[in-house]
Amino acid sequence: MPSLSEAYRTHPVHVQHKHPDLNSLQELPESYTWTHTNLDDDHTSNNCGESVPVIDLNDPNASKMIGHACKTWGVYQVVNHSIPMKLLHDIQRVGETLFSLPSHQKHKAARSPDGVSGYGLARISCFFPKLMWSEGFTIIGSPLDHFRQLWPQEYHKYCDIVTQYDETMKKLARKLMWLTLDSLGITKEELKWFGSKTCAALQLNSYPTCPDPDRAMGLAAHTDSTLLTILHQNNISGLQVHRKGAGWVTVQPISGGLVVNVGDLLHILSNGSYPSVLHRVMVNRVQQRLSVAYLCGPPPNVEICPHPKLVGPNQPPLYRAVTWNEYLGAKAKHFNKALSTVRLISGLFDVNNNTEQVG
Ligand SMILES: O=C(O)CCC(=O)C(=O)O
Ligand SMILES: [Fe+2]
Repeated sequence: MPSLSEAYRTHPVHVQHKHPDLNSLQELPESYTWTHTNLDDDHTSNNCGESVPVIDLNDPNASKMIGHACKTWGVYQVVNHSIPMKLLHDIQRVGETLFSLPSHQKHKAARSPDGVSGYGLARISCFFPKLMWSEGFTIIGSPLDHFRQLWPQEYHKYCDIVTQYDETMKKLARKLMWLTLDSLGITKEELKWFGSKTCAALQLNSYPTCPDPDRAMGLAAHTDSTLLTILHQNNISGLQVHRKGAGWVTVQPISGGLVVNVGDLLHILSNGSYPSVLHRVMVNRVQQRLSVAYLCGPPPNVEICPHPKLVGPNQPPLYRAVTWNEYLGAKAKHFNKALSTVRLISGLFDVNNNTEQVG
């Protein structure tokens, strides 16, 4: 069975790796002036007071609330998730320290052209004519080799934090996944592979202060190719999710809160009833924003399909079975149209956050 890194390596995307040191620029270079689409400019939002649901994991109704949030938003924030605040601070500190290293040092840990782990621009950059105002560091498996390049003396300290974060997030991802499945009426016995193993990547993101934020884009609108993504953001806002009728809604950081996104594979597993959320990141002039995304998926070769319990005479399966490995290939080729490439029945679903309607 291929590992997650092999699965990514099989489907390379060609991202320009050399880019200027964003912290040193006084003006927005032409290569960063974002070309806005109709979707980017959907400003229906912000005054209608809608906000992403916040769910207390200690609430006895957590599963129901998660189900409702997944169905109506494809995203929620979770509190009382039992991840220690210290660990959240520690991982944030790893990001702060890493991204504040001199450019030449960070490039020592750059992603290789066909690799996915390491420092570089967002993988989705290759789908856009302009660059995004952000830098990232992806970790799959051990970050040891890269961290040794970055911090020849202290790499152990940073590796330990990543390992601890990874293990702790794995438990939370499992808990959230069970609650989500429960909300769909699926029991542990009915999704055997999930009990055994999941695969994950860790993505550190930095959005430096920007001299002309209105004309720049931190991270372009996308959905995640995961089952679930659990995101820790520092206290600087910038993440927005798209909701039909409301447009772009900012996910306000709450202390200790974690953002949970429905990814494309959960969208498929739920037969379209839990839509993967379209999201993006805006930048600002004043404060650097940092985020740490735990990208959780199935083992790369397990087939994901609409769960049989969610399929019946009146509910045909909307998607064919697909492995994460194969889906990453579709994403690398078709980006935001990847879901429609595995769709069986044409419908009114679009990437802008609707539940499915068969048409
Ligand atoms: O920085 C954020 O808030 C979002 C990051 C994200 O969407 C991703 O890494 O896939
Ligand atoms: Fe994302």
